[in-house]
Amino acid sequence: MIQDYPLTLIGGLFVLCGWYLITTTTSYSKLGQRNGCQLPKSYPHREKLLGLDYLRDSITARDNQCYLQREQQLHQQNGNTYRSLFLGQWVLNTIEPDNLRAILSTSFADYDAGARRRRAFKPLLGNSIFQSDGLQWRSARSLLQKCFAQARIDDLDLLEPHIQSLLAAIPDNQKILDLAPLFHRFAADVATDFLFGESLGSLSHPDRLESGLQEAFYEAAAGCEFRWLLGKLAFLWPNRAFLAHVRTVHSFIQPYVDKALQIDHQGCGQGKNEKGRPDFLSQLCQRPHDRRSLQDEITTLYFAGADTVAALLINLFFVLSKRPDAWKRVRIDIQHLRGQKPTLQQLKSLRYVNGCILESLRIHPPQASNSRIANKDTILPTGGGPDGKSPIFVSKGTMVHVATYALHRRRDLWGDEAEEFDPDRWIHQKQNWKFIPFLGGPRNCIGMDLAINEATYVLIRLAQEFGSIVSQDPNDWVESAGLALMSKNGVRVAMARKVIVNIGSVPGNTCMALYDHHTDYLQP
Ligand code: HEM
Repeated sequence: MIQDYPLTLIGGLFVLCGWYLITTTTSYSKLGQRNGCQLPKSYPHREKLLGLDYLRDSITARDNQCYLQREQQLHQQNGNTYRSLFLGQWVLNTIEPDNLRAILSTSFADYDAGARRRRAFKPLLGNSIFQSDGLQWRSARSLLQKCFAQARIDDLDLLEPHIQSLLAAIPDNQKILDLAPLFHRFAADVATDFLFGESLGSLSHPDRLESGLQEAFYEAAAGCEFRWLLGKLAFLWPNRAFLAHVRTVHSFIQPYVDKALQIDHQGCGQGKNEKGRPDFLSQLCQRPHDRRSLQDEITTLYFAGADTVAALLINLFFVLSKRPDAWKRVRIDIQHLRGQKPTLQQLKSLRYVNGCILESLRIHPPQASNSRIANKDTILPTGGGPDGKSPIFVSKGTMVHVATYALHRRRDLWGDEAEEFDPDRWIHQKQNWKFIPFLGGPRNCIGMDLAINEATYVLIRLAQEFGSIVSQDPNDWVESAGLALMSKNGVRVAMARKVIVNIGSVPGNTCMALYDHHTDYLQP
């Protein structure tokens, strides 16, 4: 009996494998054949069993800060939809707008955020909304939606005090500075004010978000991204330093968790903070929670709300500092405001300014790639067969990877100047599934309007104040590896509050005048 045991085991395994093969092939033949599905192109792996060559090349590209360019090149070489092996499993890579509509909207229920993401981000974000699927996600989403509906997304007055602190932190004329840490502080101050009803105030008190803490935020997020890249192999990565950064981030979040628990203890349910304003902490308490789950949601909200907006501002100003023509157009666009704060309606009507924001989100999307996992056998409408136009069968458990950076730079969708920063393209451009900086469908970014209002307001107010912004970085934009994509080398610039204009010669004396920044827009 005992001797028969290994044989029984091996026999059982064979039966299981056979059953798996039969069921997957059958479901393919039924669903796939009925819909005329064909296989997409395959990546020409050198190592064909596990696809380790692909993983190794991805890690090298990441280390050399060209991961996104590699994704773009892979699509250029292998088509808009191709499959590649990841640890022996096929992954579908697609940047076809029709497929994106299916994944994110029309067949939304067929896809999850998935276990790979949960594993990778768990040390930092636990089981928050970003990590969850199914019923748990639905309940977190509806709660946050309620919070956003009641919060001050459209209230530009919330932003103005932080703008004043930002302006005060920028040194006077022409000194070289890096705007990146200032944008991080600005975004952190706004996010904490908006979400938790109390601003961090780091622009006026830089010690509250000093460089060590900023580094911890960056490294904790970059570590999660790397864990995602490694998938199930993540346990091989020595993660001591990473965990230390995560602990630093959590201790920063701690006071907000304590505040939430205090609100809860005092008997929340009003959904308002001590200033009588609705905020997230008091709203969050309205869901069953413990310390750990509050920490997960608050950490996620902070990362989602602060890091991404900082990234957008950093990327935008990196480009504008190298494009004096665009800066001038921005200033002309806002000229009629005469230096006054814009209303929300005015903010939304500034065509060139809005074009700048959308262009930045297009060429440097802060969330540069994304993925979903099929939770059942399903179909994607296009990408299969030799011409890449047939539907594709997607078996349950398959990961679909979307390289947003590559999608946003497709020449056939955006024209020959797809790589260029051209805000004017948005005058006629309609937003559709070829532009997904916030994804789309039921699980799109919940903070999209806040993020766009915030970045647009910063651009307007800085353009009202500064006659010029000139890059002091001779290099091109270099990608970073964090949760949000941003210029690795920051934004080194010189900014002039007033424009120096030569007003001609007075006998014996060449006069230069400093024009007031509210009236100088039309000067050369
Ligand atoms: C430029 C700024 C931003 C960008 C580019 C951005 C982008 C995104 C993207 C692409 C997703 C989908 C992630 C996925 O499911 O795979 C997302 C989700 C999310 N974003 Fe944003 N985001 C930004 C700002 C914000 C802000 C300001 C907040 C809140 C204050 C926020 C809160 C969230 C939350 C809570 C989710 C998870 C939604 C869910 O799973 O249902 N985001 N964001």
